[in-house]
Amino acid sequence: MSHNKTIPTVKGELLLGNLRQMKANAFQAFCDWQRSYGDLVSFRLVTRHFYLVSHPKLIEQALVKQSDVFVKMYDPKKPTGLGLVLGQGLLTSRDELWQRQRRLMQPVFQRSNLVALLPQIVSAGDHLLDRWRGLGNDAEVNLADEMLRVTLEVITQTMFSTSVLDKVDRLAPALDTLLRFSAKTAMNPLRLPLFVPTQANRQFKAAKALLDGIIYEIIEQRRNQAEPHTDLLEMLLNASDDSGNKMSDRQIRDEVITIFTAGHETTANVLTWTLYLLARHPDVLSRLRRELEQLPHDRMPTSEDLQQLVYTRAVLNESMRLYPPAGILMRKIARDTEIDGYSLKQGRLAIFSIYNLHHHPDFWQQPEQFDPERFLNNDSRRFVFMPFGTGERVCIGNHFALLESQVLLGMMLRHFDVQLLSNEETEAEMAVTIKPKGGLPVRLVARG
Ligand code: HEM
Repeated sequence: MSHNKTIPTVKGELLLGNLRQMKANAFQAFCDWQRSYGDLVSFRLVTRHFYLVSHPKLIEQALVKQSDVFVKMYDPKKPTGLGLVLGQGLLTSRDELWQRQRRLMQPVFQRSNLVALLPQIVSAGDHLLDRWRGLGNDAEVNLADEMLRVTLEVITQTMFSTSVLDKVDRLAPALDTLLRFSAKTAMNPLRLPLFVPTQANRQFKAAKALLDGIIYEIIEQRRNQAEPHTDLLEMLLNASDDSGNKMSDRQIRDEVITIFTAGHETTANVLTWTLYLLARHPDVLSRLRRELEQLPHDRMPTSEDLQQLVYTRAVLNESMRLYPPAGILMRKIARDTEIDGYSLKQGRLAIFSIYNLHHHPDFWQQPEQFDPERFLNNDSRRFVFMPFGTGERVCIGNHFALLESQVLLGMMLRHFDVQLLSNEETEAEMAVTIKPKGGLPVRLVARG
């Protein structure tokens, strides 16, 4: 093995390093740096050093072959970023705790188990369609907001059934405040610690107290109820490990918030981008509608019905290739190591760009073109296409997301035409997820 390959460093300012470029537009910066410097580059935010990785071979070597070296960077004793909000849920925990939780929760998220939640998904879809009909003919809406609304209802209904909708109305805005704060502070080493009473810190603490209060109240209520429910909360409360141990209230709180957070904005973005792309590609839309017409009109779709939707999956995949909802993954390097002959230093953070990978000209023909056909052959796309991540930390909710996206897409396309209000190409923005900058204004036209 050679240790002498040099990793290019992105040019920056003497003190701040690349902080200003990142703050201006992190998403754009990552794309530009790959193009200008290559598939492995190093950059610096003040005193903190990072690597940006955009090549399948490097990703496999790091996230699959050295998952013990490239670890989640959340420290429960000094929580930062998402860890501040999610505590030690599945997304942010590590080592034995994560392993135990993953084993405990895996069965809940199996495709066969999730089918039980289909009625809740369809009911949220029905509410959306009723709302759209209520807006009158040719209503103009921001599609990104509409998709957030419906996926929030799906995760709420599938998590808690309908028993606590009044409480959940307060939960969503509090969670939003927390996530914005965590995204802003995650990579900024100049952030003041939480005990400093800045306005942002005070708002964060108030929102967290509100959110925790609501969740603990819901858990307590449910523990005291005798009648069974078909929802994720019930499944989490009943989940037990090999020795029969169940989760504590604290762990349930962390997992509930984690699933809420990981499970709705991501799916909302997939649906928004997919409808955007379909509006710009009428030929794809017609073919997709023909396939979706096969879904039963008079009963709940079954898992087998959904398995048949080969073209729908190709469309969703191509949409997630162009606009991967989670544009990057981040890991801390636990000890000095090497990938493909490059030496990487302990303590630095590695950013794996799913976005760069999905647009890499070495692996995709005409990468900027929307072409679902490319997903209809059986080519291997391991480590080149990974909207749900890879390795042991791969998304646990991938079946949930696909089930939900297929059902909601089918319902919306059957009853409405979604027309874009602007012919301009919509710009993507990286917040916590990759979303359309400034939302997506559309006209909703009911179909006869
Ligand atoms: C299209 C929608 C979705 C996308 C693109 C997506 C993407 C991802 C990605 C990339 C990861 C890996 C993060 C990492 O390695 O650091 C992840 C993890 C995770 N996702 Fe998703 N996700 C989606 C939907 C969902 C849904 C619907 C749920 C739950 C209902 C969910 C729950 C989770 C959880 C709990 C993890 C952490 C898994 C672990 O570390 O063991 N996700 N997701």
